[in-house]
Amino acid sequence: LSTNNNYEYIRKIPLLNSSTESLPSKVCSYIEECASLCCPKDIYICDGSDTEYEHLLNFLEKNGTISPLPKYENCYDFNIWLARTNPADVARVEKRTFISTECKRDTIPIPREGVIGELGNWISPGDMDKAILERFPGCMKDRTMYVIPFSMGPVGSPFSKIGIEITDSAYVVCCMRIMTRIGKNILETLGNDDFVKCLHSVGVPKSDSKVEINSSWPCDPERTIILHRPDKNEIVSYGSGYGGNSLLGKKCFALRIGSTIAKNEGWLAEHMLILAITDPKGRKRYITAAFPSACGKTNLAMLKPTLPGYKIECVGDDIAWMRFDQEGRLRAINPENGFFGVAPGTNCITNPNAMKTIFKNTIFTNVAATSDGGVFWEGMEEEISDDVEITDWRGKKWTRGSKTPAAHPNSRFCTPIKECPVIDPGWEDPAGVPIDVIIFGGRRPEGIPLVYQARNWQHGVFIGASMRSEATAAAEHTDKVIMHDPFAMRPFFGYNFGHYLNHWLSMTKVKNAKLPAIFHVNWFRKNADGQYLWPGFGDNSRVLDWILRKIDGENIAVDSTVGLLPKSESFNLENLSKDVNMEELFSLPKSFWEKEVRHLREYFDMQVGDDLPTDIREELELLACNVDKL
Ligand SMILES: O=C(O)CSc1cccnc1C(=O)O
Ligand SMILES: [Mn+2]
Repeated sequence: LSTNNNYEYIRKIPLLNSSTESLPSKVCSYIEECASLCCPKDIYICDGSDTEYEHLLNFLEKNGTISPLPKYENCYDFNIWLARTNPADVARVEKRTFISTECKRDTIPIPREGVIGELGNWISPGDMDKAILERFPGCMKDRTMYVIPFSMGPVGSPFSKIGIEITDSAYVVCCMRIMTRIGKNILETLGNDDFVKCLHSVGVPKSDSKVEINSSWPCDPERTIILHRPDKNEIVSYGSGYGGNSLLGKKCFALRIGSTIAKNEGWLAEHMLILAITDPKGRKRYITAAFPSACGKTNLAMLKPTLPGYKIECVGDDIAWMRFDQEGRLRAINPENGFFGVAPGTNCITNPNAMKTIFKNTIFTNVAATSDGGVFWEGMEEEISDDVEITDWRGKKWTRGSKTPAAHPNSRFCTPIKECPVIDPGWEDPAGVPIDVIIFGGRRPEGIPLVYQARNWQHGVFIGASMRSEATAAAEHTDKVIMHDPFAMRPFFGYNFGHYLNHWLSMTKVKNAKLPAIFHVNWFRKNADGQYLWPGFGDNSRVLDWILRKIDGENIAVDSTVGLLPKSESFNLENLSKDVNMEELFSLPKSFWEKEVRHLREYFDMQVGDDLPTDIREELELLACNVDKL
């Protein structure tokens, strides 16, 4: 991107609501670079005001991108909207997501000869520039260029980082207002400091594009590309208007660029929920948990415990930025300001608090609509009357029992965190909240016990590195293959996974570090008949109860092949909603674990190779040795 500081483009193009004099010079230069490349008809600097939001929603409604949902009282006052995308633009596109570094190995470990790398995609700086110049010149012709100053994290917190997203999508502005902190005050906080540069365009399809054009959701799926340049703190995204591809504060900034900043500055940017749990004695602790996409982070973050005397409050459901403070306590913030949660499967049983959160100030995307002016998705069958008619996410009439889903499996609600009835009072504490426990988990139907604890930090890092889970709809996958998803970060690493592991291992060297205890959970184990062995949902509070009692020193665990397992009878199963075969739930079948060790050894050898830290190799060999003794 050229730097043209006499702002000839900004002077030529109407700056609708600002002036170059009122903007920090680095912001002006960035706008100039982007305007000279994209050639918009005008430029609008977002201020985050309610008036602005109303104008943008009005614009989106007029061009058919969103429609109101009158079933919910005062839908206009409460700003509840339904957006439908082009069916070709419905999820993150991992194959088109790249990290650019001079040296390829800074981005990804070199996979073994002939093996397709699964730990991210590298692109050379030259090819990144070429990809930009093939797509962006003039792409914003006849469109407004929106400039979104935003903060990831509470404005002014020492944890927080500022970005500027430039986009031609009013939908992105509306969602970024919900998901991040946006507005002119961010520019005052920024001053003349550096910021993360985020350029986005929904693109303009070529004349020979095969994709059906939908004027209310412009996109260019055939040429979509999401590019990151960590050494310049730059993100460039083209062709998709949806979710993690376009709301650049989320996955692109808070995880991919965020993880590289965190490595350089000595902290951790992770794909984790943050929750507060208060036990019956009134002691409050904070827990983070990394589960792969669509594996229940939002459900756990807002859990309604079935165990009496417990309370769970939400700090965040998807991203945690964590650093050790002067006293050696690991403190975390949720850098986001909203939830962008999976709608299907959310109902008053699975997540009652989510259902109390999402019907105010929310933009739903690709859920189904009902004839009484509401929304519907798979899992809501008991929550709508039988006589309402349903229109599916594509805008077609949908009949109950249809083979195709009414709502897209990756359909989302986008809602301000402040709407959550169980939001933790400390969720915006600029110093972050103190973390006592880190949990890794996944969707594993076989062989993995309900919960076990790592013997120490290094063993915990190995457990995180070994995470596998059934694939979900969050990114193009549909079959139930068990995928490796280390730290639930596989699609979001900003740099070489082997270096990431070393960075985690290096936390033991932090002065006075009070390292949190690390656990692994699996709510999804099934018996031979395919039934879930554990009721899950509110009863997962029993697992958290065991974890807290364990870190409080109760003698309720016994070492095992995989780590510290609960002693029998140490779980609180009082009034459990169903009979549970605890023996099967915690069994460690030798054949399964021999296979698991083989998968891990193959994965580490083929995908990580020489970049695998020795400590992790040693943990794998210790596990293999223990499995042999089963
Ligand atoms: O970004 C999308 O299109 C869906 S993916 C997503 C959205 C919110 C939170 N997490 C994820 C994810 O894939 O982890
Ligand atoms: Mn996520």
